[in-house]
Amino acid sequence: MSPRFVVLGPPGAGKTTIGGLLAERTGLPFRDTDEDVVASAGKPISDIFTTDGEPVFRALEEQAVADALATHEGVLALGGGAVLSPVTRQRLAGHTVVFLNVGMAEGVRRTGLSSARPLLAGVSPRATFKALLDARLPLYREVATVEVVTDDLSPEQVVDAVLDRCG
Ligand SMILES: Nc1ncnc2c1ncn2[C@@H]1O[C@H](COP(=O)(O)OP(=O)(O)O)[C@@H](O)[C@H]1O
Ligand SMILES: O=C(O)C1=C[C@@H](OP(=O)(O)O)[C@@H](O)[C@H](O)C1
Ligand SMILES: [Mg+2]
Repeated sequence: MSPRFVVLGPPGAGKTTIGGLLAERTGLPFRDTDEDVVASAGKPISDIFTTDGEPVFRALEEQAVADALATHEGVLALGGGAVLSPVTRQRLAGHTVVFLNVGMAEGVRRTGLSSARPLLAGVSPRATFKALLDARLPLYREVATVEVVTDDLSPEQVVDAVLDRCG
């Protein structure tokens, strides 16, 4: 038992959006580990960061990813920082892992209107986004089996590209 597609990448890459569309197109169920974390903690992600701190969020996320990889058979979207966990990166080996990439300008544009991402809520979202990309790009690429650059693609075009590339 294993997800057909695991979708990862930076915030705003479209993991949640494309994951849902990909599930519709393929007739598979969709799951997003951010939602699993919210359900297990009983509060929004921004509250977990503020009240409990990022390490608590990361521990809940690591467990949510492990559970979903072991039990979910459809499309699985991860949170943007899930790959920071070495044990999660190990667990992703052998899966079909789709890395949705997005550059800083478009990533900031797509996430700019939301206050739901505590990591990008500070004074300089552009600098934060750049630092996040610099730190994480090698990690996304370490675990990905396919990379799709999404900056100039509509969500439907991203789904087409994923299905083309994953056969
Ligand atoms: N390819 C795309 N083109 C334009 N907007 C997009 C695209 N993919 C996602 N979006 C938009 O960007 C925002 C963030 O998308 P989301 O799926 O939540 O990203 P993630 O889960 O990777 O953080 C949403 O408003 C979504 O509609
Ligand atoms: O990049 C990150 O560290 C995070 C990304 C968010 O998910 P999305 O990538 O779906 O926005 C969410 O898991 C949390 O706010 C932390
Ligand atoms: Mg998401």
